[in-house]
Amino acid sequence: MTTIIDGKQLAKEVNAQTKDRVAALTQRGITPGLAVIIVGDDLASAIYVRNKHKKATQLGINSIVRQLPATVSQAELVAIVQAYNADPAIHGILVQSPLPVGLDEQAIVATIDPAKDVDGFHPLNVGRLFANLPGKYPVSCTPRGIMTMLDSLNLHLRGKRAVVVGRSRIVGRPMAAMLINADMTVSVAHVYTKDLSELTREADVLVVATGVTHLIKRNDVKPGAIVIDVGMDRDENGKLTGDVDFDGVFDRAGAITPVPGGVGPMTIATLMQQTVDLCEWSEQLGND
Ligand SMILES: Nc1nc2c(c(=O)[nH]1)N[C@@H](CN(C=O)c1ccc(C(=O)N[C@@H](CCC(=O)O)C(=O)O)cc1)CN2
Repeated sequence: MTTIIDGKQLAKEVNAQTKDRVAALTQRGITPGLAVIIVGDDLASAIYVRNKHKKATQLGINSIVRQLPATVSQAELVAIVQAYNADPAIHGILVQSPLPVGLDEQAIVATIDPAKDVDGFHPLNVGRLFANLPGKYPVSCTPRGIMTMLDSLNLHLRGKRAVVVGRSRIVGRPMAAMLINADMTVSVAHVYTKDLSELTREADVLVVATGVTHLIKRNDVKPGAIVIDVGMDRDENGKLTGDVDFDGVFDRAGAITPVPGGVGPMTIATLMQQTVDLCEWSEQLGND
C-alpha cells in the first residue's frame, strides 16, 4: 500500500518542537530573531513571506519583514543586510527569491553573515554542505525538510539509488549533496538529460524539482519508489499541482508527497527550525 507523506502533519510536529525550543530560550532571556527581506511586488513571494511571518510569530520567534520597492539599488540592499548582520537581536536573515531583474541575488546573499544565513544559500555554507564538513551550519530548507520526510519513513538509504530531477541552487543541487551525504548513489538530471525516463526508473528515491507540470508519469517510476514532488505548478484550470502526475503514479510508488500539502509546509517548518538552530549556535547552546 502506498504511503502519502503528509507534509502538513510532519510540519506540525517539527513546529511543536521548535515552539518548545523557543520557549526554553525565552526563559533564558533570549528570543530568536528572523529578518526577511522582500523586494518588489511578486504576488507568490508576498504570500510565502506572509506565511513565514505568521508561523514565526505563532512559534514565539521575533519576525521582522522588510518590504522594499523594486527600485531599491544593489548598494541599498547590501547596506540593509549589513545592518541586520550587525544586529544581535537578529539570528537569521533571508532575502526572498526571486529578486527583480537588475539586482544580483548571489552577490547580495554573499553579504549575509554565514552564521545568520538561515536559507543556507551563502557560498561558504553551500561549500560546507558539498564537502560534507562536520560542524554546525545552515543548509537549504527545502532539501533539509525533504530529508526530515525521508527520516520519518525509517528507510535504509545507504547504497540505494537516488535521482534528483532539476539542478537549481535552492533545491536540486543541495538535495543531491544531502543524498550523497546520506551514502546514496545519486544522479542529477536536468533539461539536457537524454533518456530521462530510463534514469528515473532506476530511482529508489526520486526527487523532482523542475517546474514542469506532470513531467513524471507512471511509467517513469520504479514500483515501490519513494517519490518527492517539489513542483508548485498551475494546471490548465489554475489549480495548484506538481511535477509528478500524482493520480497516475500514486499506486505504483511506495510513498509519495502530495502537492499541495507535501514539501511546501516542510520548507517553512524547516526555516523556523533553522532560525532556532542559528540562535542556539550563536549562544553555543545547540546539541551535536
Ligand atoms: N529565500 C527563499 N526564497 C524562496 C524559497 C526559499 O526557501 N528561500 N523557496 C520558494 C518559496 N517558498 C519559500 O520561500 C515556499 C513556497 C511554497 C510553500 C508552500 O507551503 N506551498 C504550499 C502551497 C501554497 C499555495 O497554495 O500556493 C504547499 O506546497 O502545500 C512554502 C514556501 C521560492 N523562494
